[in-house]
Amino acid sequence: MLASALEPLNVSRETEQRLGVLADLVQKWSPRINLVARSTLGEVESRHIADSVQLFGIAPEVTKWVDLGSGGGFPGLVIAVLAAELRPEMSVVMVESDTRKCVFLRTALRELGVEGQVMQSRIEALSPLDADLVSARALAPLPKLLGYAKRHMAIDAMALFPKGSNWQSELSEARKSWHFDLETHTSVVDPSSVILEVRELSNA
Ligand SMILES: C[S@@+](CC[C@H](N)C(=O)[O-])C[C@H]1O[C@@H](n2cnc3c(N)ncnc32)[C@H](O)[C@@H]1O
Repeated sequence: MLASALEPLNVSRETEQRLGVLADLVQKWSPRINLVARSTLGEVESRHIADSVQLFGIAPEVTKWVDLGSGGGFPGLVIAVLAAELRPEMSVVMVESDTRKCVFLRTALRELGVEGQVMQSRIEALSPLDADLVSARALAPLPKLLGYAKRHMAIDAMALFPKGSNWQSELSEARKSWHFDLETHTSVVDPSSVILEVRELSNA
């Protein structure tokens, strides 16, 4: 699964190895600080990393990528690893409120040898970050997520949200309070899941 997600990006052996190191780090730290569900610990590469890689494949070239609620680094750390090779000029910012997860994110950046900024804060308490692209995975239902994202999106920015099989009901709910243009991408990890690409976001 990871190999097929990476294939269109044509990354180097070094980048593949870094993603392997990331998987090892998540597996090592997760039992102590709960980075991914215990039931998915054996699927860090095939599920969590592959899911994150596909966001990079969808994204246009941007200057500033902000990942909200990064947790164990999905997608933020994966984006930072890919950007180190493919878009070294792009800045990657991860916002996370949990202290131990922020320690993990900073440690992982250092051990992976890639650039990235970790901001320990609640999303709604931070001054607007003016991102060109906002991502968030497994953070909140879409109506709430759009509020989080809107705060940090620059004019003309876009957002990418991986969503599970109940995405259509979240979408109907979100349409009651938000206007936006939407493109959906079927997930390579799970055909019932999607990545929502949101543009032109405004309050209804
Ligand atoms: C379910 S985890 C998902 C983590 C990661 N994105 C993933 O897909 O594995 C949600 C993360 O968002 C963080 N979080 C939740 N609400 C937040 C908020 N308002 N501000 C900052 N971080 C938040 C939590 O601490 C947690 O690490």
